[in-house]
Amino acid sequence: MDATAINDSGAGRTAASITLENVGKVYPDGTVAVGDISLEVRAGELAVLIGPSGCGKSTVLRMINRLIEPSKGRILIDGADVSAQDPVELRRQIGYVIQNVGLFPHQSIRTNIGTVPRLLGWNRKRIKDRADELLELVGLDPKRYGGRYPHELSGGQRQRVGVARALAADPLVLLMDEPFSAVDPIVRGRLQEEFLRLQAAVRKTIVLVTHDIDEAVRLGDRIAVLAEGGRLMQYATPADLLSRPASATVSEFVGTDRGVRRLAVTPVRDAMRPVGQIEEIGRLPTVDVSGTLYDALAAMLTSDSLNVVVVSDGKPVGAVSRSALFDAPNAEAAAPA
Ligand SMILES: Nc1ncnc2c1ncn2[C@@H]1O[C@H](COP(=O)(O)OP(=O)(O)OP(=O)(O)O)[C@@H](O)[C@H]1O
Repeated sequence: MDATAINDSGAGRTAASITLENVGKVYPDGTVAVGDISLEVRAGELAVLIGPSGCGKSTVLRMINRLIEPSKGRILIDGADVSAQDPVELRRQIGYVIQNVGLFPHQSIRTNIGTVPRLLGWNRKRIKDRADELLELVGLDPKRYGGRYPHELSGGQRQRVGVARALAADPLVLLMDEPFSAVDPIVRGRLQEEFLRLQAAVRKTIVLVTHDIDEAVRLGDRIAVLAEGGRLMQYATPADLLSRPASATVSEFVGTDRGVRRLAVTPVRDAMRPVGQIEEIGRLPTVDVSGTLYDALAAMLTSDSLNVVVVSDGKPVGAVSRSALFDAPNAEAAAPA
């Protein structure tokens, strides 16, 4: 096995695929934390691990960066088996964000962000420039916050610094263990929103652990639902998971209001019909073609309208009726997998 494969394949790339092949973990006391999981996270995708407490989510995450060694199976990053990599070297190439961030309390924000670049031997100017660039990227003014200490920041700001630190050496992979759960719901929503924008810009391969199905649906390109004993119940896109739960267990887990959640992940274009069939187009509310059925429903409800016009660059490209909103999920549910 080529122990430098991640380095080599990483040249000029921003993300790497992650493959789990029949991965399992039994702790020394006999606890089966992870049964037998196989799944692939494509380069640049965000996969969410979700499931009840103790179902093995963190164990899966920590096997990827070798904080925990699997009892069986293989984990590959861009095709290279992580067990052939030096663990310390490997972890420098994998960003890791945990719930309470774990910033070093006696180091400034800039120094915290520079942790891995320092280990990699970058010079001081390059580290400072990178830290400032990342602070900007996560929405914190470097002049104002760079010299502060962690206790001088709010919980949400510390969380942003945690993300900045994980991105500092431009890793191909980012592992996030309940990164937004330590902040209140309003801040969490804002952080999730910012994080989606950040991910659109950096396009890392991310594995994120959460308890929160709304967070999973909002952030995930794919969601892996785990059950006790680390069994993989389903691995699917949010839309598929909500419209075609693979079992009663998954269905129960994703919740009864999944119909509404499903609107939030279905593109408006899926329910669109030609605009010609609608009269008095100018008086109808509009929704951008990049929006979801949830956006369309919100526009209808606030203007008390049964139709909404879909626009692209301000020009009408189609229309959606209120009944079509609820037909679309059914139509997809009936479609072959
Ligand atoms: N070092 C250990 N020795 C024995 N059992 C362990 C060890 N670490 C974790 N476990 C057990 O393995 C199982 C999976 O733990 P893990 O932390 O991966 O779950 P989780 O899904 O991340 O849980 P939570 O959502 O509560 O954080 C649990 O039953 C846990 O008690």
